[in-house]
Amino acid sequence: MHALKDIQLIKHSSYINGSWHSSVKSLAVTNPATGELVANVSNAGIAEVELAIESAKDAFTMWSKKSANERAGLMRNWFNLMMEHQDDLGRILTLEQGKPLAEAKGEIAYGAAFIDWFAEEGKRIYGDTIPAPSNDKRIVVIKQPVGVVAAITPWNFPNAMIARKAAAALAAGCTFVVRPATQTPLSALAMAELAERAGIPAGVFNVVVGDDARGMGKVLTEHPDVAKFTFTGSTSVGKSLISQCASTVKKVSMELGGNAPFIVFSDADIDAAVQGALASKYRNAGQTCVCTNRILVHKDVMAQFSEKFVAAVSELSTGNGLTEGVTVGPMINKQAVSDVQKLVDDSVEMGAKLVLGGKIVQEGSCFYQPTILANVSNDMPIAANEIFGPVSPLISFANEEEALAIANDTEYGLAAYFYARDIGLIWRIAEGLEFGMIGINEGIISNAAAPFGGVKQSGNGREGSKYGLDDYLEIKYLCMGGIR
Ligand SMILES: NC(=O)C1=CN([C@@H]2O[C@H](COP(=O)(O)OP(=O)(O)OC[C@H]3O[C@@H](n4cnc5c(N)ncnc54)[C@H](OP(=O)(O)O)[C@@H]3O)[C@@H](O)[C@H]2O)C=CC1
Ligand SMILES: O=C(O)[C@H](O)CS(=O)(=O)O
Repeated sequence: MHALKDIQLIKHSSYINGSWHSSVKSLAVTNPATGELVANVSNAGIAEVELAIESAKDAFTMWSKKSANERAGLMRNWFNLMMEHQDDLGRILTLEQGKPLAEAKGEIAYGAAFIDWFAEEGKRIYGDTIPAPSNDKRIVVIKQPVGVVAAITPWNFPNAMIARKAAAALAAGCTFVVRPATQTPLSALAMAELAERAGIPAGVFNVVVGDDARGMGKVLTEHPDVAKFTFTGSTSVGKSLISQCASTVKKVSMELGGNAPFIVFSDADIDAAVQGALASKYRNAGQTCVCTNRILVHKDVMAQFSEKFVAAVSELSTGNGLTEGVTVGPMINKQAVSDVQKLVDDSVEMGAKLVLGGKIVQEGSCFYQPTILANVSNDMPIAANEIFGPVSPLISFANEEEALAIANDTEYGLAAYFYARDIGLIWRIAEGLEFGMIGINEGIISNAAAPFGGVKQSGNGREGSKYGLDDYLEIKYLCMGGIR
């Protein structure tokens, strides 16, 4: 920790109503690269969640009555502080989550970009006037903030997944309570420290840290004072949270699992496709919901693509994310490593061919070798499941109909990618893929200006872009009568 310029960014307790709340119990935050203790943090629970919701409710009138300009000014302060402290925030993130420092700093900039984007977007929450059916009436439509927003976020992007939600919520005039993943609370608490320094008033942005995910989640999804619930995480957990929200008919948005196909057509730029697959697959050690999960290659270019892709993956350097030059960090924990190992072993059993890697780097660690499997079929576990690890399954196809059929043969529909140059093929495939986001000759597609989200069992709603505000607003229809 001594490497931090501003040690005050390391906070050890939940941030509720503008104060730091210590609890008797504590939870240990450990570094997945070394297993070493990073920090002990107060282990809050249901009582703190209820207090945070009450605080957010109390702050809502004040916050929602501020002008969009006033809210934007405070959010701008927050953005500036996040960028000013990008190095420290990146280092904290790498220590608790493991991704290489360069990626972690990139995540800080990515998260801050949402604060920057929505600070401005909040000024453009327009309504409508609608010609009335009779001349004694006037119809006006206004948009108003939904109220208190509750969020549960994952460990794989412990800064950006919070920023992507909180920025839209605050810009809309909502107040916000987030319960971050147990394994990565420090990034969320550092965001709260900077929100306080930015002048964001007490009760507007609250972070409650605790390992009772189920109990805390029950309050966040069922409390009558929470107007909207937003979640990023696995589809299985998302489903149970959606059902918990039903009891109070909350607005819900879900960013869930994925199984992204990466399709290389015979007319693709193979070198570009190799670089795109490398970036999309091995970012965050493959632990992102939009990571390439299956690589479909036209049979005529499979040999050429495989040779170049194996060479590129062989160049990846696995190690501690704080070490200069490391490009693939550890996985989040040992369970994640064994889950991936099982997918690899079971698929090899079914006929997949191990071309590169395929095992843990060092017994007892969280490091898994960048891996490539060939001769994979879509029914094998490595293709049918979301891998969430640094493994590339290669699947061959003969024509565009077969490519689409394989790509769409999944309950997920978050991101898909393909490389091709024929404009007719590009449009047919882009329109035929059943996914919410499509990278065309591009492997990295996430940014604050674009609507992030999926279809099928990858979730609902969109985050980022002008569309990202809608989930935090209610439409109100005003009908004015008696006007002659
Ligand atoms: N769509 C997306 O953007 C993302 C999707 N994912 C998906 O999540 C999976 C891996 O991430 P992982 O963190 O394990 O996902 P989980 O869904 O297990 O966890 C996500 C968050 O939900 C919390 N949580 C878990 N169970 C419950 C529950 N019953 N009630 C309330 N909260 C709960 C977790 O808390 P705790 O940490 O304490 O367990 C964590 O904060 C992958 O399948 C991946 O697809 C992950 C990240 C992003
Ligand atoms: O949760 C995730 O995996 C992120 O949403 C991926 S991204 O937004 O950083 O692409």
